Amino acid sequence: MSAHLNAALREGDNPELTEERRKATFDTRKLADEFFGSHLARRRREIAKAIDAIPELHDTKPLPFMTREEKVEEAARKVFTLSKHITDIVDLSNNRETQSLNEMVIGIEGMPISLHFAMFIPALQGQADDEQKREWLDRAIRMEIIGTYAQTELGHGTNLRMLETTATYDKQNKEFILNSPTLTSLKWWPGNMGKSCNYAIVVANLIIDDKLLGPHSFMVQLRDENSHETMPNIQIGDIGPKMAYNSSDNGFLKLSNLRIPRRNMLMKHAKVQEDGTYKKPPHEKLAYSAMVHVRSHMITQHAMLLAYALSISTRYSCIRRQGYIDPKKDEVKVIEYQTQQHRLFPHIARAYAFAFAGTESIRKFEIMKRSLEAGNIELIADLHALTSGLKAVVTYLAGQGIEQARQACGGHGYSMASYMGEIYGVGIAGCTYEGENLVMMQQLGRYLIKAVKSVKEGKKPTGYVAYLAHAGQRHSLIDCRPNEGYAEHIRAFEHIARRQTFRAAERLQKYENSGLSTEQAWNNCTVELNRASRLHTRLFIACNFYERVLDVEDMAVREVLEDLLHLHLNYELIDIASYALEAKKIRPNAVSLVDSWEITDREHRSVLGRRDGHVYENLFKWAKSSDLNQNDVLPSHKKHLLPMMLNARKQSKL
Ligand SMILES: CCCCCCCC/C=C\CCCCCCCCCC(=O)SCCNC(=O)CCNC(=O)[C@H](O)C(C)(C)COP(=O)(O)OP(=O)(O)OC[C@H]1O[C@@H](n2cnc3c(N)ncnc32)[C@H](O)[C@@H]1OP(=O)(O)O
Ligand SMILES: Cc1cc2nc3c(=O)[nH]c(=O)nc-3n(C[C@H](O)[C@H](O)[C@H](O)COP(=O)(O)OP(=O)(O)OC[C@H]3O[C@@H](n4cnc5c(N)ncnc54)[C@H](O)[C@@H]3O)c2cc1C
Repeated sequence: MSAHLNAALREGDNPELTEERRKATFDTRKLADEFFGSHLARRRREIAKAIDAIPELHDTKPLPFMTREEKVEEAARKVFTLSKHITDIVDLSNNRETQSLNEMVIGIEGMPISLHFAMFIPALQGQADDEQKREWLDRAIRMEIIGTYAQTELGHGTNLRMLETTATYDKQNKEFILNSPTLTSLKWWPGNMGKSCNYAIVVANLIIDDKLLGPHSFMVQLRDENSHETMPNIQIGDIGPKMAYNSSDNGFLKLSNLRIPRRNMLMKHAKVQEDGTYKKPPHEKLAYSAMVHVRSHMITQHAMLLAYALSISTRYSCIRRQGYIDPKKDEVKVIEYQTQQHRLFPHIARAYAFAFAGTESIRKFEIMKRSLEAGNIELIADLHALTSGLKAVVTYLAGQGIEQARQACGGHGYSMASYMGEIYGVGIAGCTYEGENLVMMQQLGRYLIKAVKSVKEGKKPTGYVAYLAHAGQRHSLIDCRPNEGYAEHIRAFEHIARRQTFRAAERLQKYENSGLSTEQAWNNCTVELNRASRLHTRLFIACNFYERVLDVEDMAVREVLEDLLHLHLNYELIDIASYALEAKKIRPNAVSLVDSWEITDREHRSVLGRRDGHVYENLFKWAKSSDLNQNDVLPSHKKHLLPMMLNARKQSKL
C-alpha cells in the first residue's frame, strides 16, 4: 500500500512508528470500518473531533495521579459538562455510540451514571409496563433522576433464588414493605449506589400471603430529589476502594420496613393486582432481562479493552529497542523477537474475533427483543445460552491477553504510565460481574446437554448446536490436506467440541444411573461440562470470524483479516501453534492492525501507547508531574521517617 493512504501517518511522529506504518498492506480506515461497523467507525471519528473542541471534557491530569475522591469528582464534573453537549454529540438511543463517548471522555474507571445507562434504563425498558415507562423511563433518559440496579447482596449474588431482601405485599394499604432482614441481606456492590444515585431498581423476593414468589424488581427512591439526602428507612453508602473502577461509587443499601406503592413493582410481565392476586410472567426468567442485556454488550466492550492493551504494547514494541538478533547490527525493536510476536499476535487476532462475536451477540439481542415485543418467548433460551458462554470466555481470554500485553512492555508496563494496570483491573472485573464465569458456563452446559439429548432422540438441533448432530465427519487436522482451507479447520474444531460435549453428557448419565441425585451428578461433572461450554463458545467465535471474513469486500482488508483468521484458527486449535509462518505474515502489518482500532491518545490514557511513539520524553514528563515530586521532602517523611531516623541517630550517639 502506498504510504499516503495510511490514515495514521503524521508529520513529526517517531520515525520508528512511521517506518511500521509505511509497511501496511491495507487502509487502516477500511479495516476500522470492519472492526466497528462502518457507521460506528465514522461516528467515533466525529465524536473524537467534537470532544477535541470542548476543553472542559479533557482530563485535568492523568487519572492515576488522582486520589479516589478526585477521580469521583472528575467523573462527576465531566458527566455534568457532557449533559450540556451530549445530544449534540451522540444519538443517546445508540448504546455503542454513547459507550464510545463515555470511553473517550470519562474513560474506563467508572462514572456516576454507568449503571443508569447499562442497567437501570434497560431494566425499565424490559420490565416496566407502559404506564410505568411514562412515569420513570422518560425522566431517566433525560437524566432528571439517576438510577442503578441493586440485586447482589453481601451474602448472595450468584444464587438469585436465595436473595434475602423481601418485598411483602400489604393488601390493606396496597403497598409493598421492603426489608433487609439480616446483615447478609444488605445490597452490596451496585454501581453508583453509594453516593450518586437517587433511585434504584431493587431485586427482592416477593411475598404475598406468606407465599414466597421469587425475585422481582421494584422501583425504590433512595434519596430526596432536591436535597439528595437519604430517604427515611434507608441506610446507604460506598463500599470502599476496589482493585480498579475507583471512579465508581459501588454501594451498600439497608432497607428497614420501607413502604412503596403497589405500582412500584415493575409489571410488564409479572403482575400483582390490588387484591394481591399474582399473575405469573410468560417466561420465568424475564425478570433477568437487564442482565442478558449487559452480557450481550460486554463482548464488544471486552474486545475494546483487549484492543486498548494490544495497541499500547504493539506500538511500544516498535519503539523499544533491546538486544540483538545479529550481534553485528544495531539493537532491534523488541517486536522482532519471535517470542514477542507469539505473545501479541494471537491476541490481536482474538480482539478482532471477539469484536465480531460481540457485534453478533448485540444483533441477536435486538432480534430477541423485537420477537419478545411480538409475544414470542422462543429465542430467550438460545440468547441466554449464547451470552452466558460468550461473556465467560471473552472476559477470561481478554484478561489473559491484557496481561500478556502488559508483560510485553517489560518494566514500563508495570508503571501506571502504561495504564495497563487499570485496563487489566477493569477487564477482569467482567469475569465476576453479570454472573461469575464458571457459573455462567454451567448455564450454557445445561443447554448443550439438552441438545445432546435431542440428538440421541434422533432429532436435528438447529442454530449454533446443529454441529452436534454431524457425527462421523473427518475430524483431525492430521487428516487435512494442505490448503484445504478454513472450512476444514472449522470441522476439526466442531469435532473436538462435539466429542467433549458428548463425553460430559455420557458422564452425567453415568452418575445419574448410579443413583446419585440430579444435582449431585451435575456437580460431579461440572469440570467436563464447563470444558464443553468453553469449546462450544470458542467454536462459535471462530465460525463467526470465518463467516465475517467471507463478507469483506475490500481485497486488501480481506487478505489481512484472512491472515488473522488463519492464525486464530491454528492458535485456538493447537493451543501453542502460532507458527512462524503466520507470525511472519502478520509482522509487517502489526502496527497498522492496531492503528485500525483508531483509539485516540485521549481515549488510551497511556504514555507507552502514544500514537506518535514519543514515549521516553513523555515518560520523563509523567514522572516529573507526580504529586510526590511537588515537594523535595514529603511532609509525611518529615512527620514519620525523619524523626525516626533522627531518633535512631540520637540513640546511637548516647
Ligand atoms: C453521559 C455519558 C453517557 C455514557 C453512557 C455510558 C454507558 C455505560 C455503559 C456501560 C458501562 C458498563 C458498566 C458495567 C458495570 C458492571 C455492571 C455489573 C452489574 C451486575 O453485576 S448486576 C448483578 C448480576 N448478577 C448476576 O449475573 C447473577 C448471576 N446469577 C444468575 O443469573 C442466576 O442466578 C443463574 C442464571 C445462575 C441461575 O438462575 P436460577 O433462577 O437459579 O435458574 P436455574 O435453576 O439455574 O435455571 C432454570 C432455567 O432458567 C434458565 N435461565 C436462567 N437464567 C436465564 C436468563 N437470564 N434468561 C433465560 N433463561 C434463563 C436456565 O437456563 C434454566 O433453563 P432450563 O431449565 O435448563 O431450560
Ligand atoms: C465491579 C463490579 C460491579 C458490580 N456491579 C453490580 C451492580 O451494579 N449490581 C449488582 O447487583 N451487583 C453488582 N456486582 C456484583 C456481581 O454481580 C456479583 O459479585 C457476581 O454476580 C458474582 O456473585 P458472587 O459475588 O455472589 O460470587 P460467588 O457466587 O460467591 O462466587 C464465589 C465462587 O463460588 C463459585 N460458585 C458459586 N456458585 C456456584 C455454583 N452454583 N456452582 C459452582 N460454583 C459456584 C464461583 O464460581 C466462585 O468461584 C458487581 C460486582 C463487581 C465486581
